[in-house]
Amino acid sequence: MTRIAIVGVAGRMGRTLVSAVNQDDGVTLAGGIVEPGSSLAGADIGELAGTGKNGVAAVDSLDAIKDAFDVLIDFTAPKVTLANLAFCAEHGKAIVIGTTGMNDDEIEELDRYRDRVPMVFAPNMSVGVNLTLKLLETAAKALGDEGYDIEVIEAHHRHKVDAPSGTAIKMGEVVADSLNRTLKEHGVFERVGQCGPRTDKEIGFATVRAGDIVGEHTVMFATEGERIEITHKASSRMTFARGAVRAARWVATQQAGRFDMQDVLGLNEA
Ligand SMILES: NC(=O)C1=CN([C@@H]2O[C@H](COP(=O)(O)OP(=O)(O)OC[C@H]3O[C@@H](n4cnc5c(N)ncnc54)[C@H](OP(=O)(O)O)[C@@H]3O)[C@@H](O)[C@H]2O)C=CC1
Ligand SMILES: O=C(O)C1=N[C@H](C(=O)O)C[C@H](O)C1
Repeated sequence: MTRIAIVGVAGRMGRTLVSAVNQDDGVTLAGGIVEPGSSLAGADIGELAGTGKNGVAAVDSLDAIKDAFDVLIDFTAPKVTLANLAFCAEHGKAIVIGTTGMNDDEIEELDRYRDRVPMVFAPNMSVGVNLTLKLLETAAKALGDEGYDIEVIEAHHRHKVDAPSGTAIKMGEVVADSLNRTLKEHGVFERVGQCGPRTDKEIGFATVRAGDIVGEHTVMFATEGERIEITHKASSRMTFARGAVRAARWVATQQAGRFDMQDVLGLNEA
């Protein structure tokens, strides 16, 4: 039985993760961590998540539960995640990271732990998005050099703090890699004013933030006379949470290394 602790347990994903852990017979909920000094420390995490009292009290430091868990699931913010990764390296824990919005330096720092920590790091834990990444590879290889313009459009709830979403960037990277392009050279993240016509090879990004949208991503391949759109729409955070719990079970059996959801789902072998 894999013992899981959830950091950011009072957040949107944290609360959904409590439900997902409760519904999975292969894992047990060993702890939940809230921000240091939070008034929620001591609260029952089942009650916090709205799933009913479960007798596990939220703590405000990982140290307080360091012997109680095997895998940490972290959906928080870049700096918080990197501090937790250092903790996992020091204490021999595995980690599942869903946090998005890391800059290049932060990703480099995360990568330095690959030899010391078994980690799954993925901007989207849903099965559907990870299958979509495969479809995008096929579409990009078939269309990208045949005069089709490629645009990535994403929509999320009004509370989201990073843009474009981690998933949109990943989709752009998959398309770019398939066409021997890079987002550094070909990604266009803003168009405003007299910005001129699009260039052939650019990969454009557009962002919507509104209401309670859980997460929607479309990659458009458009040319004279036709347009193909590959779309994924999440209607519940449970799809991400179930994927994260599946990743936790999987990573608990791995040696140190940096893995993604394609590894967890066996899609890299396909
Ligand atoms: N990979 C995937 O499949 C998915 C990734 N995400 C990503 O997950 C992240 C979180 O999203 P979401 O749940 O919506 O955000 P929320 O803001 O709802 O949750 C983040 C939580 O982390 C808490 N937190 C902040 N600092 C600490 C700390 N030092 N220790 C413990 N807890 C802390 C926050 O507490 P407080 O509010 O008190 O600051 C908050 O409760 C984002 O980066 C998002 O993009 C989201 C969905 C799916
Ligand atoms: O913040 C969110 O909510 C989500 N973030 C992830 C991202 O940035 O791609 C995944 C999902 O779309 C929800």
